[in-house]
Amino acid sequence: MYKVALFNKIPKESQNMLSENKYILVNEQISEVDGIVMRSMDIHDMKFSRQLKAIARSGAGTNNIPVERCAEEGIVVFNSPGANANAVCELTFLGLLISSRKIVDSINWTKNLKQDVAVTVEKGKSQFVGPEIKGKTLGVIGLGNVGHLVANLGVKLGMEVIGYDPYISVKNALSLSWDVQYSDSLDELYKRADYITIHVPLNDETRNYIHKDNIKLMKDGVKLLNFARDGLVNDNDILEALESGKVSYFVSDLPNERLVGAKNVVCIPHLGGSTPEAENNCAEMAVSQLTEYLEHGNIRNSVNFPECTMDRYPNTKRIVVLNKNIPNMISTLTSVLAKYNINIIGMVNKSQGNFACNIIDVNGEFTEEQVREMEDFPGILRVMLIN
Ligand SMILES: NC(=O)c1ccc[n+]([C@@H]2O[C@H](COP(=O)([O-])OP(=O)(O)OC[C@H]3O[C@@H](n4cnc5c(N)ncnc54)[C@H](O)[C@@H]3O)[C@@H](O)[C@H]2O)c1
Ligand SMILES: O=C(O)CC[C@@H](O)C(=O)O
Repeated sequence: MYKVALFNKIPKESQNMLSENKYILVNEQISEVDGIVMRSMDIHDMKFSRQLKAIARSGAGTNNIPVERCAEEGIVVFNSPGANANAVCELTFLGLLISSRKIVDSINWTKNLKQDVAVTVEKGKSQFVGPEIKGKTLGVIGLGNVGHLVANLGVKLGMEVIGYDPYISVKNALSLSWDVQYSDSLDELYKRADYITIHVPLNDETRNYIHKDNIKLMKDGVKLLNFARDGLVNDNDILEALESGKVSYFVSDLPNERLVGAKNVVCIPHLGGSTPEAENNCAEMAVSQLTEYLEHGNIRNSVNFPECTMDRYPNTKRIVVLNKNIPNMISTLTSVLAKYNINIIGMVNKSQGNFACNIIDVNGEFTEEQVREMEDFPGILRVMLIN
């Protein structure tokens, strides 16, 4: 039996994928669990037990998880790339229209009308006039699963779209409309865009991505959207730019104390991925990746270990080894197997950055004691035996 902890709200349909005869589900418990399925809860300060083998993030961003520490502890972290991208794309366009047509202010104004509503509406509506988005220029920073959909939809809605992403994947580049102007100059994007939307992960490279120096380059009255992460846009600098009118509107799906209630800021309570479709897609993907790893050792969509899968050879035991990407690891593994006269039937080794994974199908009696012996070698992070 595997014990899996659920953090945050995970849809029942996905919980049901964890069959009762193989899985025990517990809520927000960290001790002695084999896996965790979670969403946005911050677990940086948590201590993990040696039993924890994998964390599956139902969603895209993993900045709430200590991904590097997990790798060092032999814990595979998965995410659900693309599974909520359409939901975020749709809400981003709502944000775009909100920023253009003063929708939120106008709704709030209308809510307070008590009498002569039709007359007052016609008299007062001119204060909420705002431009159409057709024909305007949209700058999209980050052309990943969300960003490339946003760029393509902008084109469909008649916008000129400039996209910037120095690390764009081949898959997303191929899915990008020919009409999206791909730029390798952020400055050009800042100078030309009437609307700028950011869709990059939060990490040490991207923190404070938008700050006073690049805001200076933007058009006067530019509208800015953040449906990615708090921390990408420098709070002080954006609030100053809103005050001066340099930025006319800021729509954020990631509110914080500084932004809530600030002038010309519209905050949405992190609803980008909050549709039943996206929640189900993400949780289904997270759960199936977790079970595939715990039961078969296959790694798909991990953010700290390489993609590593192998079809199971019949009548074998499977050994899964996570190790540092350093010399002599394979010879170490095979020497332990040779010592116990274990025959390798199939093997795959993949590395990425500082970490690597091996899947080895063997015949012969490989035991938990021998697993521990393998695990004791420097550089070996975890060994899992799957019968
Ligand atoms: N509001 C929400 O509910 C919600 C939902 C999904 C994702 N997100 C956030 O949005 C981010 C993007 O989501 P996604 O699904 O498109 O992720 P993704 O990983 O598919 O795409 C991220 C893109 O950013 C690019 N990138 C990385 N560093 C960059 C840089 N310095 N400059 C420009 N581009 C850079 C990458 O090459 C990649 O193409 C996630 O990391 C997550 O934090 C928020
Ligand atoms: O879990 C959520 O509700 C939001 C997820 C979203 O921020 C993501 O990074 O995919």
